[in-house]
Amino acid sequence: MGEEDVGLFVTVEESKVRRVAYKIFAVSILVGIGMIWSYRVCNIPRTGEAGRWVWLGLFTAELWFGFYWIITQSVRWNIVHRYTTTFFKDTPSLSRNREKLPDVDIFVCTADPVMEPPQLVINTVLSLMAYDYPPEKLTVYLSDDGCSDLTFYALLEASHFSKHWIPFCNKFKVEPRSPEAFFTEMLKFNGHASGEEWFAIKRLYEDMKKRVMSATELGRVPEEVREQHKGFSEWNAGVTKGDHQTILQIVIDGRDPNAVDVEGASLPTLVYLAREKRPQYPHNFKAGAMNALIRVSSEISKGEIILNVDCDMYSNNSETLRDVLCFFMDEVNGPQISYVQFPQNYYNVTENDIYCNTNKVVNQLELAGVDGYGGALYCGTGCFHRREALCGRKYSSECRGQQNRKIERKEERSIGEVAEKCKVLANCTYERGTQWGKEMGLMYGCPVEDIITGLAIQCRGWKPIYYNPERPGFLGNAPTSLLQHLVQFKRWSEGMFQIFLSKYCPFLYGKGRIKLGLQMGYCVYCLWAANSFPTLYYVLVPSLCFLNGISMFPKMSSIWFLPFAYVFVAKNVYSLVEALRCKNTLEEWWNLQRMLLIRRTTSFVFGFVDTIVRQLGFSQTAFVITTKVVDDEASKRYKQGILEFGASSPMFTILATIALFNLFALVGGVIKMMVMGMGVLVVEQFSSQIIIAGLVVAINIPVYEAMFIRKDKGRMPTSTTITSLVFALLLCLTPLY
Ligand SMILES: O=c1ccn([C@@H]2O[C@H](COP(=O)(O)OP(=O)(O)O[C@H]3O[C@H](CO)[C@@H](O)[C@H](O)[C@H]3O)[C@@H](O)[C@H]2O)c(=O)[nH]1
Ligand SMILES: [Mn+2]
Repeated sequence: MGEEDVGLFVTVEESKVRRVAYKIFAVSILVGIGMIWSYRVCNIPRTGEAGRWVWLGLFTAELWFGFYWIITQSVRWNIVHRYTTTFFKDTPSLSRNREKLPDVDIFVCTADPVMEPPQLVINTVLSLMAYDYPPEKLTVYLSDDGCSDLTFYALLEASHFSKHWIPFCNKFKVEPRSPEAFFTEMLKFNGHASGEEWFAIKRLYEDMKKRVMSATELGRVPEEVREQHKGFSEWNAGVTKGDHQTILQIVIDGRDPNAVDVEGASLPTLVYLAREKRPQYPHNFKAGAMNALIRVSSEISKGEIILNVDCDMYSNNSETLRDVLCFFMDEVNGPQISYVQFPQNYYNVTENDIYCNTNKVVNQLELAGVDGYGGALYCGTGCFHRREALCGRKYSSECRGQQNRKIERKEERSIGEVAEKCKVLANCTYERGTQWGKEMGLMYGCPVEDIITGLAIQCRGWKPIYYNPERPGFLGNAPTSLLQHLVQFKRWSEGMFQIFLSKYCPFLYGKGRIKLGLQMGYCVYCLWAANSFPTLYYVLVPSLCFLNGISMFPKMSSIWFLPFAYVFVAKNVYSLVEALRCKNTLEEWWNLQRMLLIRRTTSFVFGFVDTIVRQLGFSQTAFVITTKVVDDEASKRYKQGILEFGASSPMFTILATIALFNLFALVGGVIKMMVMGMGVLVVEQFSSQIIIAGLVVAINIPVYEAMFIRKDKGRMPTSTTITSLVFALLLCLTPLY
């Protein structure tokens, strides 16, 4: 148990025995790494000897891996778990403290009606509107960077449907409160009594869905609908995604006595915002959208707590909001908490999670390990913020007294009037000459605006919390094709590496501001991209050497073989045990090893190179949105756990080349040995290289299938296969020095 934890939440550390055992184990690996390094130093081939440069390269890679391994230790030494009390859930204490409950603003971001279908967006919105929380204290904002009347239309539909949906949820204690998710789960389990009311609400939902979907398919809002709501007049000719005025519409004004649900209870306020965009002004992607929302909401509702979710992340637990208040309202530790981050979980992961979208070890252990050093990574979605921390305020003990104090609203004006006035806050000129994007709000110029903002907040003295409750608070949509997945990881690795190279490098910026363990914890992710080239080297060069008959590792009978074997086996066995402990299956672990290799040799390579290019000033930051739609066949393959290639991409060429080359090297090397009549002695000499090539081949079996066996649309494009074959053959001919 933690020391000073009396209050609304508790912090539980891992057992002492486990921690000590882990430290001993870690030290043993460190010794192994040290021995590997000394072997490399002591046995460098002399000038002129074959493989001297190759050897030095391998040594560099091993130096890097050793160093990176040390960095990753930080997230394993100090794992803590957080648990809340039921304070705000118990009905009596809740009703006693209702007055104290803060106003909460919820920000949902969407950016493209095609990649992020309005139907998906409104399900998220509905799940959030239906939080079990006093509606007069809740405001939901939808930021639409796509500036689409289709999304606006869908939101209007959702606002009508919410009048039925929210009372239904409250009456039957529905979970989850995204209607789509709820009805799908109901079908799966078929447990719920399907009463009359159930059918009625389902019919209403299906009708709405049909209308929204058909408008989306049509690509425009039906004329008769347009006439019914004056809001559509904003979308006159000339309005395009990248060039339009601010559109701000109060879809539901919670303070309006007429805005009630079918039972007569009041509704949460619902706001649509498409901030102004002009081609000559950079819009700063999601960070820009969030900052516009922060300003606009500060006029309209000024919630003290801000929840931020992506449009595909619905609330999976209606109690989450009251639950996290235990952190913010805790008398002792609460005032210093800037944000509470939930892990990213997904509703569409399949049985063996072929792309390893949910990394259970990261969610359950690593991020909890970061939390052990008094920090949490802000991941851009599923995160509750304290408004003032997000707005750039430094934490100081004086803050304490001023928090949790009701902010008076100017009640005499209606929200509609306020909204009209505050449109300027979302204009593109508003931020000129201000601290927005620097000291205030989310930071600009980084593809992982979330991580860098979180780091900056922490460096201002706040102590965020990582919270991973039993029932996931949010569920999102994970990429379902390999390319999407790799593009996403490219953006992340690039963004984080960029942080590392900037003045916000955790080791520099964090020095004296956050603990060393936390600086290292950030760097585990910031240095993802830096793993790319060492990994590429390791999966290519030893195999190439094998093909050329150059030995790069100690003989099996040599004493120096031991540290290599120990580090390799111990590290992998440990990661397997860890995965199993986090309820992964063996197959999931194997899939993860494949994805780690693929990410490192594709996404991270491009992330690395692009960061360097950007650093030299040749390019600008971009944000490639992950699409949330799949066609039926691809979705079937995804469900069957088949890797989806289909398109051609340089990433696939690299991946296929590595797979083919190792196969050639393995087969070629073995044949060469047989032809030359070399026996066991030589095998012993090359055992490590054979193992490396063999493992790369084994892990790439699905890639060979995609190239040579599969016939479906998701197979490797023939052109990619041919290019990769050529590259792999060329690699076989590469001379070594
Ligand atoms: O110009 C933009 C681009 C994106 N978005 C929104 O940003 C969110 C995340 O985009 P997505 O394409 O789903 O990217 P992911 O890789 O899934 O996003 C993860 O990584 C991002 C940082 O790279 C974070 O911002 C996200 O919160 C986090 O979920 C979505 O809701 C988008 O609508 C905008 O609002 N405006
Ligand atoms: Mn996403």
